[in-house]
Amino acid sequence: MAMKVALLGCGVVGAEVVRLLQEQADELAARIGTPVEVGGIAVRRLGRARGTGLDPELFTTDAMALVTRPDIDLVVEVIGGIEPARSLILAAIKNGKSVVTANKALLAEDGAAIHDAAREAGVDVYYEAAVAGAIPLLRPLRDSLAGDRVKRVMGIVNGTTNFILDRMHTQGAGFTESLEEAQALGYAEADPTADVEGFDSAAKAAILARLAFHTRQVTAADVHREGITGVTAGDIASAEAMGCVVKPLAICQLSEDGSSVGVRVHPAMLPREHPLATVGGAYNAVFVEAESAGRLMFYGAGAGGAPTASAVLGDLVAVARNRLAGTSVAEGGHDTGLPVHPMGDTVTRYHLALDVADRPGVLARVAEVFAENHVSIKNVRQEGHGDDAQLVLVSHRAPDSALDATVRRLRALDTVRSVASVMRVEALNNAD
Ligand SMILES: NC(=O)c1ccc[n+]([C@@H]2O[C@H](COP(=O)([O-])OP(=O)(O)OC[C@H]3O[C@@H](n4cnc5c(N)ncnc54)[C@H](O)[C@@H]3O)[C@@H](O)[C@H]2O)c1
Ligand SMILES: N[C@@H](CCO)C(=O)O
Ligand code: NA
Repeated sequence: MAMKVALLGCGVVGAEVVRLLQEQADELAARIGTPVEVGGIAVRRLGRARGTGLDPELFTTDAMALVTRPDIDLVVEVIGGIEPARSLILAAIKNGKSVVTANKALLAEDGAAIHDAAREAGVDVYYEAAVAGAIPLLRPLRDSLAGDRVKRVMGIVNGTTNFILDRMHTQGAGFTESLEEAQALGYAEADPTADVEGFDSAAKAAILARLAFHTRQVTAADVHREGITGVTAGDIASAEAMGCVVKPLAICQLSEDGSSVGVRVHPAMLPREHPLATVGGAYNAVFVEAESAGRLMFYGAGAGGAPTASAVLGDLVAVARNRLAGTSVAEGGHDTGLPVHPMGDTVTRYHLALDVADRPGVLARVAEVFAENHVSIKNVRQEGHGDDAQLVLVSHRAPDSALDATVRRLRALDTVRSVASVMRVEALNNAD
C-alpha cells in the first residue's frame, strides 16, 4: 500500500519537493519498498496556477484538517516560522504521523518539546534540511558520531553572510553593495536581518549544540550572537595582513573541564590554512572535532530550493522506511543536562588594531593594560609611523570577559586615538 504524504507549504523548498516526488517516484518506491503518494498540499491561497502537474483537488488551505486526516502517513512541513508550524507539527505527531521539517526557527526554540511528543507517540521527526541545507550533517552527528565524544562544532552555516564577506575580501566590495548583490542573486532573505544579524546562524547553532553534546538546554536565545554589519574594510585589510580571512562562524564548544558548553555566532578571523577559510561564495561548511574520529569537514550547498529539497527527500525516505519497519528513532531521550556558560567564560583569542601616536612609552602602556587584565600577548607589530602609527596585537587565549575588559580599557587611554579593529581569531590549534 502507498504511503501518503501531506505537504505543508509550497514555496521555494515545497515546490522542489513536489517536483522531486513526481520525477523520482519510481526510485523512491524502490528505495523505500512501497510507493509514496502526495495526499494533499496545504497552501495559503488557492487558485494560483502552480504548474505542479498535480490534481488541483489536492490543494487545500486547511492545513490542520490535512495533517489530522486518517489516511496521511507522513507530513512534510516547509512553511517555516513558529506558528502555525508548531501547532501543525504537534497535531500531526499526536495523530501518529511521522514528520520531516526544514524549520530551524521552530526546532531551535521548541525542539525538546517536539521530540518529547514524537517519542511519546512513537513517530519520527527528521530535520536534516534545517541546518546547512543539502549537507548531510545532522544525521551524521546524531547517528554516525553517536559512539564518539564531540568536542567542538565550528561552521559557516549562513550562505548570505559568507557570500558578503567573501565579496569584501575578493573584490574589495563594501558591505552594502555585497548585500545588494546577495539579494539580487537570491541568497539573502527578503528582509536580510535574520542573515546579517546572525539570527539564522544562532538557530542553527542551537540545534547543532543540542545534537553534538546531547543536551536539551540550548535554545536560540542562549546563543551569543553578533552579526556581520560591523565588519569594516579595515577589518578585512587587517585580516589579510595576518594571512587570515574573516568568516561568519557558528561555534559550539565543550568547556575545557567538560561541565558546560559555549554556543556563539560572530565573525572571526581564520588563518588561510584552516579548512573553513577556503569555503567561498554562498557555500556552507561545518568542521567537527571528536575525540576518536578527529577532525571532520562537511561541505556543500546550504540553501536553495533543490539542494534543500534533496535533504527533505532523504529524510522522507528514512522516516518512510522506519514506518514500514514499524519502528521510530527517538531523539533527545538522554539529556546530559550540560548548561550553556556565559560568553564571558568562553576562552577566545583577540586581534586588535590600535591607532596610536608613535611615541616612547605607548607600547609599554598598551602592554600594561593587557597585563592588568591577565591577558598574554602572542604577537605585536607596528605599521606606519608618526601620527599614523598602528599597533596590531594578537592575544593568547583568555576568557572573553578579560579580553573585552582589555579593549574597554584601551579605548579609554589617551595614547590610543582609536581602536580600528577588534575581532576574535580562531585557529586550528587551540593550544595557545
Ligand atoms: N529556501 C532555502 O534555501 C532554505 C534552506 C534551508 C531551510 N529552509 C527552510 O525551509 C522552510 C521553507 O522555506 P522556503 O524558502 O520554501 O520559504 P517560502 O516562503 O518560499 O515558502 C513558504 C510557503 O509557505 C506558505 N505558507 C505560509 N503560511 C502557510 C499556512 N498557514 N499554510 C500553508 N502554507 C503556508 C507560504 O505561502 C509560502 O509559499 C523554512 O523553514 C526555511 O527556514 C529554506
Ligand atoms: N538565508 C539562509 C538560507 C538557508 O537557511 C542562508 O543565507 O543561508
Ligand atoms: Na543539512
